[in-house]
Amino acid sequence: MLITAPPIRSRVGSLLENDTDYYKEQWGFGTWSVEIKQPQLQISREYTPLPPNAGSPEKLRLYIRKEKGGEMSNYLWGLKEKGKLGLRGPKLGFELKEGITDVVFLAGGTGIAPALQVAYTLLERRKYEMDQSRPKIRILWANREREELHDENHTGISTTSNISHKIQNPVVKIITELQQKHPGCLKVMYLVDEEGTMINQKLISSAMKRDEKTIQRDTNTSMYSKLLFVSGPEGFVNHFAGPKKWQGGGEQQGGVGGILGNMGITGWKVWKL
Ligand SMILES: Cc1cc2nc3c(=O)[nH]c(=O)nc-3n(C[C@H](O)[C@H](O)[C@H](O)COP(=O)(O)OP(=O)(O)OC[C@H]3O[C@@H](n4cnc5c(N)ncnc54)[C@H](O)[C@@H]3O)c2cc1C
Repeated sequence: MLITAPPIRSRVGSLLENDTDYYKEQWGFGTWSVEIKQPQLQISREYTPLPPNAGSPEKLRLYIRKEKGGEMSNYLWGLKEKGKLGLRGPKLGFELKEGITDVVFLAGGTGIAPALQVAYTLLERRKYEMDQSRPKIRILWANREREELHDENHTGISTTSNISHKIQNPVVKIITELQQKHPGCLKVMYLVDEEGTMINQKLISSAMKRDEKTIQRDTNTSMYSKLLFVSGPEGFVNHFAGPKKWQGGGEQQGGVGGILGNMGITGWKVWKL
C-alpha cells in the first residue's frame, strides 16, 4: 500500500510557501526514514519515504507492507483518506559520499524503498561532469508473491524493459521513470519466491560485474566507491549478509556472513539496512 502524507513541519518553523523541495537535505544525503506514531496506542514504527512525485516533492510517499498481526501496518492499512497519524523525523541513515561508481542492492519486499532512495539521490540529485561518471546501479528485488508486483503479464526473472505498462505498482512506476530518464544507469531484476526465482550467488556476481567504462573510470577508488546493500526483513538480511550485532546499547553492522560471506567479496563496502 502507498500512503501519501504532507510534509513534517519543524517544531519552530513552518513550510515556506514556495519551498516545495522540503526534504532537499535528506534527498541530497542518502537513505533516510520517518517515524509514524499511532495516535491512540502510543506505538511508533519507522518507514522509508519513496522518491517524491515530480509535481509535489513536499509530500511523503510511503510503501507499506501489511504484516499479519502487525499493529502499525494494519492500522495504516485501515486508515481512511485524510486519516490522521503522528510523524517524527526525518532520521538520516546511510550517507552516500561523492565518487560512487557502482551500487548493488539486494532488496526483499519493502526493502526496495531504500534502494529507490539511493537510485534517486545518485541519479536525480547529484551533478556529474560527464554522463559516463554516473554510477551503475543494479537492484535484485525479491518478493514473496507476484501479487506484490501487481504484474500478471509475465512470469520468471525479468527486467523492467519487458514489463507491461499495465502494471499499477507505484514502485515499478518510479523505477521505470528513473530508467527512462537515465538510460543504462539502473537495472532491476524482479524475482518471485512462489515462482521459484530467487536471488542467488550467480545473480549477485553478475550484478557486481563491471563493464569496460566502469573499470576505466575506477582509478580513484575509495572504500565507498562500490556499495553492496542488503535491505529487507531480518531473515533476508541474515541469509545474505549475516546478522547485525547489538553492541554498546545499539545495533551495529556485525561482520559480513551468509551468502556474501561465503562469496568472499573484496573491494565492495557491504551495508545491511
Ligand atoms: C529504518 C526502517 C525503515 C523501514 N521502512 C519500512 C517501509 O518503508 N515499509 C514497510 O512496510 N516497513 C518498513 N519498516 C518496518 C516497519 O518499521 C515495521 O517494523 C513494520 O511495518 C511492522 O510493524 P507492525 O507494527 O505492523 O508489526 P509489529 O506489531 O511490530 O509485528 C511485527 C511482526 O511480528 C509479529 N508479532 C508481533 N507480536 C508477536 C508475538 N507476540 N509473537 C509472535 N509474533 C509476533 C507480527 O505478526 C508481525 O509479523 C522499516 C523499519 C526500519 C527499522
